[in-house]
Amino acid sequence: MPKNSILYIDAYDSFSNNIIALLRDNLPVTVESIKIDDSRFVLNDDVFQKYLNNFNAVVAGPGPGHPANSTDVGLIGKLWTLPDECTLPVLGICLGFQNLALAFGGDIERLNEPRHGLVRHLTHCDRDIFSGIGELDATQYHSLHVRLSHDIEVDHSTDPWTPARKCKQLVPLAWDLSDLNNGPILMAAWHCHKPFWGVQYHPESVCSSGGSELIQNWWAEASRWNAVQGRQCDVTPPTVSRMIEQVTVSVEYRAPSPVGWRAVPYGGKKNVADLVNILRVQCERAEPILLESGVRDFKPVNPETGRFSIIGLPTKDALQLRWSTKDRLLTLEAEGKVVYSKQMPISGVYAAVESIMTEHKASHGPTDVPFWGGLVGYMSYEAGLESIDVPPAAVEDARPDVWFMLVERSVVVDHVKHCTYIQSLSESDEVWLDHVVELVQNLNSHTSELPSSKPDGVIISGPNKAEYCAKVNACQKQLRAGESYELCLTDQTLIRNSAKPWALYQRLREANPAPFGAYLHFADAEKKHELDLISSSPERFLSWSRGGKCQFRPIKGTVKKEAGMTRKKAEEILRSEKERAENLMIVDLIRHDLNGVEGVRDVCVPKLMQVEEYATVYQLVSVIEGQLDTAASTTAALANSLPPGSMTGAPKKRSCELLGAIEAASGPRGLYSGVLGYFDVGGGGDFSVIIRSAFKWSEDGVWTVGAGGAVTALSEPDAEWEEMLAKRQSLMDVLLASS
Ligand SMILES: C=C(O[C@@H]1C=C(C(=O)O)C=C[C@H]1O)C(=O)O
Ligand SMILES: NC(=O)CC[C@H](N)C(=O)O
Repeated sequence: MPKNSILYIDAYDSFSNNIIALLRDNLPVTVESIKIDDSRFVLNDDVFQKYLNNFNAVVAGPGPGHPANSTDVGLIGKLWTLPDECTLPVLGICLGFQNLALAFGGDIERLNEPRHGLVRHLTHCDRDIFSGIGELDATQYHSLHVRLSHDIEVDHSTDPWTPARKCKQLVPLAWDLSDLNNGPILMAAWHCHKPFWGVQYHPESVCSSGGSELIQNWWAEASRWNAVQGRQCDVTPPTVSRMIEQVTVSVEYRAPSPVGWRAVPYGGKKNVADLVNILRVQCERAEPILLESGVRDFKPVNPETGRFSIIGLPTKDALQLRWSTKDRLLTLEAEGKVVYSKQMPISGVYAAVESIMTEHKASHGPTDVPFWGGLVGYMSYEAGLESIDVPPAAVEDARPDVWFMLVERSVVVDHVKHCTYIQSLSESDEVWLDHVVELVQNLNSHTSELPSSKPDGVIISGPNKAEYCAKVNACQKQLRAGESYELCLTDQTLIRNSAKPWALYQRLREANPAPFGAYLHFADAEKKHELDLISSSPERFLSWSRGGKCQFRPIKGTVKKEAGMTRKKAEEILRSEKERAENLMIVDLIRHDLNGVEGVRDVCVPKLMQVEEYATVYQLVSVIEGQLDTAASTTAALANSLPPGSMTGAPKKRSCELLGAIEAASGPRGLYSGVLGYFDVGGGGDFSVIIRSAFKWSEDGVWTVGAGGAVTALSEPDAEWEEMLAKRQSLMDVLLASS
């Protein structure tokens, strides 16, 4: 157990946990993290100063906003003027660095062009915290910068490493001299009398080099200063508590049971939609749930994420779990009756899911198959907002923001090994299993005919170009002010179409086969809420194996397939700085989300920015993985990372607040931007991001199609508008189709 301890002060950034991981991985320390507005300290300097005595050093983190704004920096602002006996070594990163410079005479100015997710080669002094670092690539996430009125900022003639006349105490340590538009940008400095260092760039980013060396150099400098001062820390502080509260939900206990299953070959030209049609009668008046891996020419469109199609066959009596942001009521329904109902925060929902999954834990299912049975359903964007403490848009109805159904009987198709698995969690379900084996065996090859859909789709409302472009501009205004690094702007189109949802889904799967196709119809026992959803999402949000290996696959970067667009051209566009910057920000954000899960190990990025091809678009995809140990930590991984970073932008909390205001007129995003998938009774799970989808509440009878894209400082409003249209196209084709 290391005796050394570092305090990390978090300015609500979406990269903080990456910095904490960098510290833990490189130094013999424990790290305690507090927020800039920690209520124990904001109004109580004495208590804060005493608390600081617990630590060898402090890292003042990055964040949204302006370093001169006390609500943006909070406790960080107190570090520079502590009485001598309380002063301790500090490393300021980005916002923390800007606040340090401001405190000692530097000016803060806006960059001519914000630098978000851009990687630059820096010029450094090769001493102090940069000693021995060599070539240095640095990821930048900033709109503002420090100006010392240093001569180098005017012409390049003077020595860049001596302090400017105006700020004699701040010694430059690194510069970005690569930017013609912005001129030289100060990238690091230290205070020549106090133990304060700062860097403008993000050493913890996956694309920065030299992060470990920088942190080790800083620690050596900080330790030397502490030794010279004879400064000693008081005690080892307590570790941070877990995010999920323990909420006990009493559900009947059942011993773990073996899964009953059969395997039948799935050869020829069989079609999953036909399989659903013949299995529909097995659901006793409920609808089958389909999580489909799309195929083209009988091959999965993406075998990495889309190998299996899952048909859940719930009965109308199946256990349901619902929760709404409106009344915060967690409701469990079983056998058509409400068996539990209590108001609780979203953390209670995760606890209830954990408890249901523990109760239904099963074993001995087919090892290849990721789903043996379990909870299938969704969590809305607004349910995600609850976990980051952002108020959701006001709504009239308490519609379920979380809705899961327990699936005890299922049929799963393996599109790679051409095998169908028929599975049941109920004991002695042999007769049913054998019956379904027979049905599947008799399934004819490719008999499916697309049901005709009436040409009655009508757009009721939707975005218009001028307004959408104005919203892009509103986003960019915030980006230039340093309030956000990237904002995923979205809008909604409402369409009336009275065709059967299943018929519409069948068209969608033909038009846009996707690794996360989905069709579901959920209804509560009283039919107060009834929901249809059709999805052709290309994007995995989060999956975890039964062994606890988890994977995020954010998509960021989109090129529309149009006349003349080839994969090669798309790759060129997606290699551009703008597209890579968009993707990099989300990769770092997801690393942060995952690094924040207690007990996670080996967080890594095995794939960075690869191009994937879909029916209407090319996409840039990255993969972030890590190892989790217990069932509780897999649920925590989900709890920690909603709403999906690819649908918010970074930093997540501030970005969601800003988007809430910019998108206010469209109301809640609802299921769009949420996640859909399952918790498997064997211990695994898989959730997609709900995009390229449409959903409909029966009360309204109107389909909602959300679409949008990431806005950065480099975006052009017209191109953003076109991108949004491209993303909703496949749904528009289906919902407005005339046959
Ligand atoms: C916002 C959407 O998509 C998201 C935004 C993307 C982008 O900005 O390139 C790509 C995939 C999704 O994460 C959408 O499909 O509506
Ligand atoms: N990453 C950061 O800390 C950003 C700091 C500040 N908000 C800026 O945009 O310059």
